[in-house]
Amino acid sequence: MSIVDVRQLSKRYPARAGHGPVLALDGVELSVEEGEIVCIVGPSGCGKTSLLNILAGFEDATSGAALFKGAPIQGPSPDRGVVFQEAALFPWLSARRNVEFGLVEKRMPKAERHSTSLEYLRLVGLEAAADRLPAALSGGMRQRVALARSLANGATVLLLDEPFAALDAQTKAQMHGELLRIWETMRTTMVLITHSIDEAVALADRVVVMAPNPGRIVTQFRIDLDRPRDDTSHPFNEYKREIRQVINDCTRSVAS
Ligand SMILES: Nc1ncnc2c1ncn2[C@@H]1O[C@H](COP(=O)(O)OP(=O)(O)OP(=O)(O)O)[C@@H](O)[C@H]1O
Repeated sequence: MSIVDVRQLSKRYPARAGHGPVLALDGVELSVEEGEIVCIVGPSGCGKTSLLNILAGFEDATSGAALFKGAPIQGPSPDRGVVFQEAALFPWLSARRNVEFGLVEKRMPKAERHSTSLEYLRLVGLEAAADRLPAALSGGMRQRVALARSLANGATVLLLDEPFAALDAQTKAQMHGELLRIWETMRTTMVLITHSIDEAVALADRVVVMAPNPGRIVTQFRIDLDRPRDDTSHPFNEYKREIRQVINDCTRSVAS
């Protein structure tokens, strides 16, 4: 069953100083199944962030529909947790209090809040760091706190905007393992934007390729590989090659 549905979605930004209007999304159609990991790739400016922002409820579409569980998305909701490239944590609050923040707003009783935040910090392997401030955590640990916070707040879909782009290669690989471990436990639906074809093939059930001018979906690849995936294997590299080819073709046609 699909949990996110995008129907004939378009987004037009009005002209700004020195720029004409931009058709950032044009007739985008996408359904995401419950429990599916969908990675969105494509060259800069193809509308990836615009699409994610509409799913997050941060921006409105110009036309078409974005549905969550069949209902129009009308603003942000804890059901749809968003994780950015830099974990947007409150620097003055400990990891645990960051995770608890939304639970305080929901008026969850203190003892339950405490056990819920620890449960999710345990899920991301950070129980021992619960009392540390964000400044005392590594970039990867901060991203894990951000994931724990979204999940503790009841996210049934995670919208991840280049969540690992700022991390070094080794931490990034660790985070891929971590994300898949969380997914195996929770089966949370994920829509993840990335510039990395490697990352997309490592994580996704389905890779959606977008192209710019106007922003649109050009093709999709179902990644039919068991997990954990071996990034040195022939089929893994075949997927990478095919996806890169599509992206190169659209970049060339835009340039010409
Ligand atoms: N607020 C805005 N006002 C005007 N134009 C915008 C705005 N936000 C995005 N755009 C334009 O819309 C198009 C799509 O942008 P978007 O950020 O969604 O693409 P992207 O694929 O996420 O790019 P990148 O990979 O560089 O982050 C681009 O041409 C961009 O300049």
